[in-house]
Amino acid sequence: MSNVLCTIRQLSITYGKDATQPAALRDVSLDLIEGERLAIIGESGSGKSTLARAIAGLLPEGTSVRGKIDWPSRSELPRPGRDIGFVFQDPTASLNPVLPIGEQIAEGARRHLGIGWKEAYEIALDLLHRVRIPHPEKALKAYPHQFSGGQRQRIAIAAAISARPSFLIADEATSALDMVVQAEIVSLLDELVRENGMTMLFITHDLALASGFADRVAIFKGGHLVEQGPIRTVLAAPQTAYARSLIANHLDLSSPPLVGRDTPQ
Ligand SMILES: Nc1ncnc2c1ncn2[C@@H]1O[C@H](COP(=O)(O)OP(=O)(O)OP(=O)(O)O)[C@@H](O)[C@H]1O
Repeated sequence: MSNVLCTIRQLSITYGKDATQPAALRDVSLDLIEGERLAIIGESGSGKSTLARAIAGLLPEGTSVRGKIDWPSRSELPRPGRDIGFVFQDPTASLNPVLPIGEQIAEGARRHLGIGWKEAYEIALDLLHRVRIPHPEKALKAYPHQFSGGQRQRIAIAAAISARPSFLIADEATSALDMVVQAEIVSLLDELVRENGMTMLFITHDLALASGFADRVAIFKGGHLVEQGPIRTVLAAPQTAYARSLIANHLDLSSPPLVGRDTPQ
């Protein structure tokens, strides 16, 4: 687990051309390691989604970008949708309300894997099983509104990985869900990422949620990367006052993480 997937160096990002606009990210340097689960933690507006958009090449036109993002093991930039899958906070925004969910999941596989609809629907069916949607055969033909919020997020996850991306970005993917469903979705993501050997960027404001799941953590504040390291090291011995306060305020270290780890150290 030591190949570097992506190197980010001195990355500064300002939206729009207005030089007086505060930077959304300032001088961020960070490596993403192949196969790892990296949690990006920070309060609202700290630059987490901006980092994800920059990595995925999805910043809006006119954004000023300084610094470098390199993919050392790739000959071309990863393609969003094909090489990078996304799961967002609100599954209703990523699912089309008037298309059956089977078609929506199959479409990613068909378009990006160069296969026909029949094979793509087989992938969709398999994914509906894997994300544990009840009666998957029937569910293929159902519409998003026929599912619960947690189920819709499972369907959005299936759609995000149907083209078999090697890198998955989950941006506040569980924030809109209640705690029990949050833990289920995190556990599902954990399972899928392990099974598919994906690298994952897990963006959240919830350190407790990330603590049982991520390998490493990067903590952002006001566009700065204030601390990064293996999650256990950061939790046990935070180096900055900000990380210490986050841990003190948001994480009761005496309680077990929401998702169990199989390899206690
Ligand atoms: N498209 C945009 N145009 C202008 N400013 C933006 C845009 N997107 C984000 N910003 C600004 O950039 C800063 C960082 O925003 P960003 O969405 O990256 O933070 P975040 O940590 O992901 O926040 P949240 O947890 O609320 O999603 C904020 O000040 C935000 O207002």
